[in-house]
Amino acid sequence: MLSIQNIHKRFGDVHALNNVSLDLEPGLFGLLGPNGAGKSTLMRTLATLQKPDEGQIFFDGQDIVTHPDAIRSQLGYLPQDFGVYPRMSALALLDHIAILKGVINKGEREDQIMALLEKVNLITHRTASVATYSGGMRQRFGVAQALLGNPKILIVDEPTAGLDPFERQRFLDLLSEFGREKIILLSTHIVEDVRDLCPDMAIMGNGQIVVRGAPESLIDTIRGRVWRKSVDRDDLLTMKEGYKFLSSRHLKGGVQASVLADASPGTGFEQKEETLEDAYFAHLNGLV
Ligand SMILES: Nc1ncnc2c1ncn2[C@@H]1O[C@H](COP(=O)(O)OP(=O)(O)OP(=O)(O)O)[C@@H](O)[C@H]1O
Repeated sequence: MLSIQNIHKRFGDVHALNNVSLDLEPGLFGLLGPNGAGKSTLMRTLATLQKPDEGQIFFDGQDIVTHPDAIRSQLGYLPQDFGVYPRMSALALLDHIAILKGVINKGEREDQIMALLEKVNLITHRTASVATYSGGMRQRFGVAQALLGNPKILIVDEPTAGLDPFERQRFLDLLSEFGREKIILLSTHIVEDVRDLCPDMAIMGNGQIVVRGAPESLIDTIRGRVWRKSVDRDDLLTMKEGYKFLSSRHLKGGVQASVLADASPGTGFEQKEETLEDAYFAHLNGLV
């Protein structure tokens, strides 16, 4: 349904998107990558806010680079920095956005807005100014505005950053509810968000898709090969140089380092259960 083919985007010397190709079907798709990987650039390009320098994007067979209108009416976008709100009530703001999205009929608009406010659990706060909402409420409002007009594609860029665990879960539940019928592209650097929610995912680094697959299949690529050891802080550099280093975690004054190896890498190492986070570092650092 959404086919991204060999797209490139450069900002001066920065190759923000370097030959990115992805085919997406309805369902939740997780895009995982560190800061600067190119996730937001990809999202903005899909949202037709900027054009790629090269490459094509097709939605239902139509080229959206040359015909952005083909996707705009089918697209809901919650950008990373959806943070400036006028002092308007949620109701008034949604009404305004719905008109901009072409939901002209007043009755239809009211029905959609009330149904969405119900879904995102803001119905009792609908007359309050959105500027007074908490972070979690704002993100849920963001989903409601993105879903106005019933788009077939929903793009959400790092939506859970800054949310407390309860609000984060509530937000993710909301996304998974819509994932059955829409293409939902969720960009994040929070590994658990993808692991818990997305049947399909990709890891992005340096403007490229490093690997794509189901979370479980990515974990399979490192199964039985993750080892950990408690080390002194000072030994960390040696670990990083001498092993296929995955990550380190500070624990009660010490450091626990994880490495990738086919067999025990030496004394003091114990095998640990592999996680999506381990797979993420293994692929991102070119260890598999
Ligand atoms: N408008 C721009 N002008 C110049 N450089 C840009 C612009 N937009 C993005 N970049 C650069 O492109 C690269 C990719 O940035 P992008 O924001 O897409 O990464 P990201 O994966 O979304 O990271 P983050 O999680 O920090 O948002 C970075 O090096 C960034 O500095």
